[in-house]
Amino acid sequence: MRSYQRAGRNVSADRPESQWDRPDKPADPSGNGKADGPEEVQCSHLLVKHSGSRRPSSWREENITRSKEDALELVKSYREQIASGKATFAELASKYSDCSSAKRGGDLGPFSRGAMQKPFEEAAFALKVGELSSPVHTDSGIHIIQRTA
Ligand SMILES: N=C(N)NCCC[C@H](NC(=O)[C@@H]1CCC/C1=C\[C@H](COP(=O)(O)O)NC(=O)[C@@H](N)Cc1ccccc1)C(N)=O
Repeated sequence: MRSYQRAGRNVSADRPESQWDRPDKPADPSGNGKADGPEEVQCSHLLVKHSGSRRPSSWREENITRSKEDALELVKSYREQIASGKATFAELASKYSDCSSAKRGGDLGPFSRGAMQKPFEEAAFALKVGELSSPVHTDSGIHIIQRTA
């Protein structure tokens, strides 16, 4: 078996040395597997639509006329109930969310970047697992987002 010297070590020709490229960025401490965040997240959301929503209608209400200000007050009160433990996210989302995901306690399933409207995506990918967002405004209305995975 032919062997040869390489950097002072004996390396046999039929067992090539493993290649190792020196990393060009620090290891990712958050455990998301990538230094620039996760590829995919799973979230639940509670959406409160208003008269300015791109589709002011939902399974709950045929014609949504509440003002944006009223929608924000509702979202804040739901967030407070969840944060204080008075209600669970799924309980409130299934009762009050103006999105069809209400039927699944608000669960949207896993999604990667590019699927959701930008403000929603940015907020979702900034959350740690279990964290609750502040109110997020999109063309659909006002959301509270909880990252679940
Ligand atoms: N899993 C995906 N890729 N589904 C497509 C998402 C499209 C995306 N949607 C949004 O960004 C917002 C944030 C979350 C929900 C949502 C809006 C609306 C409600 O607003 P409206 O459109 O009446 O204005 N709900 C939806 O889309 C639902 N299919 C979400 C859903 C429901 C049940 C199961 C899975 C996902 C967009 N690019 O518009």
